[in-house]
Amino acid sequence: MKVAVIQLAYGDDESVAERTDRVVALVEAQAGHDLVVLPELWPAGGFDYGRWSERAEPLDGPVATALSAAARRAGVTLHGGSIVERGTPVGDGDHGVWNTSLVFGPDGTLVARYRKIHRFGFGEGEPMLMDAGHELVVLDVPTADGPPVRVGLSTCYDLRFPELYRRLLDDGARVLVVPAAWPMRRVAHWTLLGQARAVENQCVVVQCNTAGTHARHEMGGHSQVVDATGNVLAAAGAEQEVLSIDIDTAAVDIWRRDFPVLADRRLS
Ligand SMILES: O=C(O)CCC(=O)C(=O)O
Repeated sequence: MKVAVIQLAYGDDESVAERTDRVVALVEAQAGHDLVVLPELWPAGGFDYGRWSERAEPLDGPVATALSAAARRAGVTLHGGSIVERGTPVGDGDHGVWNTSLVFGPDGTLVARYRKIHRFGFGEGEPMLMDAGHELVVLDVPTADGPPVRVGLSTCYDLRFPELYRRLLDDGARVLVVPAAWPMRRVAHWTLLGQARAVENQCVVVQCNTAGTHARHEMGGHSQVVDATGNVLAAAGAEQEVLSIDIDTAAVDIWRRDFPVLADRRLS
């Protein structure tokens, strides 16, 4: 499965429309890949809490529409990172706002939507302004030269909660995708936890972080693709960069057969 990881850099002086045009051009340049991944909350700004409300949009809003068209023109499955989604509140006191990942198929159809389950901010930011998602999402991503690959979704802070990934594993995931706006000051946790999730679940982990500095937060970059044995197959630096890698998904099954640690699980 050919994967492109777009580690996008942005600051504060760019409109959402300008950033969307830039992202669309980057996505379209990845034609020939099976899966293209963008970072968390790139349209609204990962830490730009004060602008989230004005930048929130529904699932058929301008950013989603542009991403759908970009996926279709590039002929790729596009994991669009995430948007601040505005929808209908589910319960009393809910905001009707989520940190939502959208995945578009090569024909531009929305094939998956994942609302971030673990909200980051310790009482500020996400827990104050957004609702938590509740649904696990695993989908089959088509590939040009093999069978579809089962991919589990998660977002940024979710990476700290291993029980989520066990559930994705039990739903058949062989590849785990993690878009993020993870700060530089804790970037060592980002790379370490990505490798840990790969090793403990015997899955490939695809991590797409943000670069640049916005809302006074320096983003950590260091996106990476980790194989099911924990080896880092591709790693970005701190600046904007696109990783392109051909992942051998058959190697996941070979590793699980040769080192069948998952068969020894006793608690579930
Ligand atoms: O867990 C962390 O250190 C960062 C998480 C984060 O920035 C996020 O989920 O947006």
